[in-house]
Amino acid sequence: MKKTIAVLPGDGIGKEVTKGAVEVLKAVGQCFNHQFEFVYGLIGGGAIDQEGTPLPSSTKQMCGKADAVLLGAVGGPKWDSLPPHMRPEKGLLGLRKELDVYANLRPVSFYESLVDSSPLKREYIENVDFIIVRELTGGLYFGKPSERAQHNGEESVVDTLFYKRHEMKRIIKTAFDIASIRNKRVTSVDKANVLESSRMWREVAEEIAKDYPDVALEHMLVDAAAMKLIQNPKHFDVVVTENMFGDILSDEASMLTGSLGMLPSASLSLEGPSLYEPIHGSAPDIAGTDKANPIAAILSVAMMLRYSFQLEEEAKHVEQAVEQVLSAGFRTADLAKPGQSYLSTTKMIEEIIDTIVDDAAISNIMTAYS
Ligand SMILES: NC(=O)C1=CN([C@@H]2O[C@H](COP(=O)(O)OP(=O)(O)OC[C@H]3O[C@@H](n4cnc5c(N)ncnc54)[C@H](O)[C@@H]3O)[C@@H](O)[C@H]2O)C=CC1
Ligand SMILES: CC(C)CC(=O)C(=O)O
Ligand SMILES: [Mg+2]
Repeated sequence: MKKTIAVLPGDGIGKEVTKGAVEVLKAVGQCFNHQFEFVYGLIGGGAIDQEGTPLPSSTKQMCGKADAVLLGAVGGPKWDSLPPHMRPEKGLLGLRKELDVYANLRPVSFYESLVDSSPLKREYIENVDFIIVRELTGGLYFGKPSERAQHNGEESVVDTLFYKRHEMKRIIKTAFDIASIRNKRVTSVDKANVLESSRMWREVAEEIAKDYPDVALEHMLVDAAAMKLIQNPKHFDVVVTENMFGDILSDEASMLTGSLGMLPSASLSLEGPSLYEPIHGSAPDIAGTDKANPIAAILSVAMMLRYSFQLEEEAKHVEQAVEQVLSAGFRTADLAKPGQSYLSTTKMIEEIIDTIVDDAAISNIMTAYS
């Protein structure tokens, strides 16, 4: 199989973890005889520095033509005081819109070997397994107006939460489709006691639910959902929600696994290339120290193999290699307990790749003799 992957490392630790994710894809390509070709582009702060814009048109074109897009993260203090349209984050939001990747899937899984890395007790997190389906191309992050103005002589500001009905329908339908092949429960998270947009969201969810008689739908207010994620995370199977609510809840949920550096994501569109990225940001506090956890980026590559290339066996291979390395006791700094030794980003990437290569060799031998 031959595939072209557009790689946008971005800023800060985005560069460090993306390097690992690309190396993993190269190893998978070699072990399983696939041709992955990589083309590189600028986005975010680096693009502002070199091209004067956070999303150069060359990047958009390159991504549009690729079979899948891999992104690290954007942003950093260097660009924080730029005007809104010039911020690195605008580049990422613009790319998501350009590719129309409305369905952001953020799976939250339990790792037995990381039980001590989570701030929560074992009985709360054991066997947690749910997925957040976050609307990614509408809502509060895209509504207009979004600006400051003078109102009766006083500085004022507005952000707009805007959705068309079809945008709600398609993301909620995606959640139901996913629930149909999981545990058949959808939790739709909103703020319907206050927001009109949430009341429409509920209406749409009820409508879609009629087409899925074997999937149970519940509604939950976002503040209660934030609490329930800690009190009883096992309650959840598929969580579907608006862009900003999903952004916030998924960072919270990452702590159930032990670290923000553990959660991957896939952003899918109805057609065209999908976008794969860890859920974390550019982590300026640790950028350049070789301390970042590359696992979220590497697991994002597993999602790419599964969803964009239909390479389920290869995807599982990568996921199993991550589990094996963690079970063997290897940790990055974010996962280590106080006083426990840990690996650098570079060494963690090496461990995972060695495991992928060794496991593939064993499975090839077994196939040859079976
Ligand atoms: N998808 C993206 O490109 C995102 C970009 N950002 C941007 O990133 C910049 C920093 O934002 P923050 O609020 O600090 O969020 P962040 O996600 O970059 O970091 C939050 C905390 O988690 C830690 N962390 C994050 N990823 C980690 C990893 N892989 N391994 C170990 N520790 C990790 C960081 O060191 C930091 O202490 C901002 O400019 C923000 O806009 C934030 C979130 C997502
Ligand atoms: C630019 C931000 C919306 C990125 C972010 O925090 C995310 O997608 O999780
Ligand atoms: Mg976020």
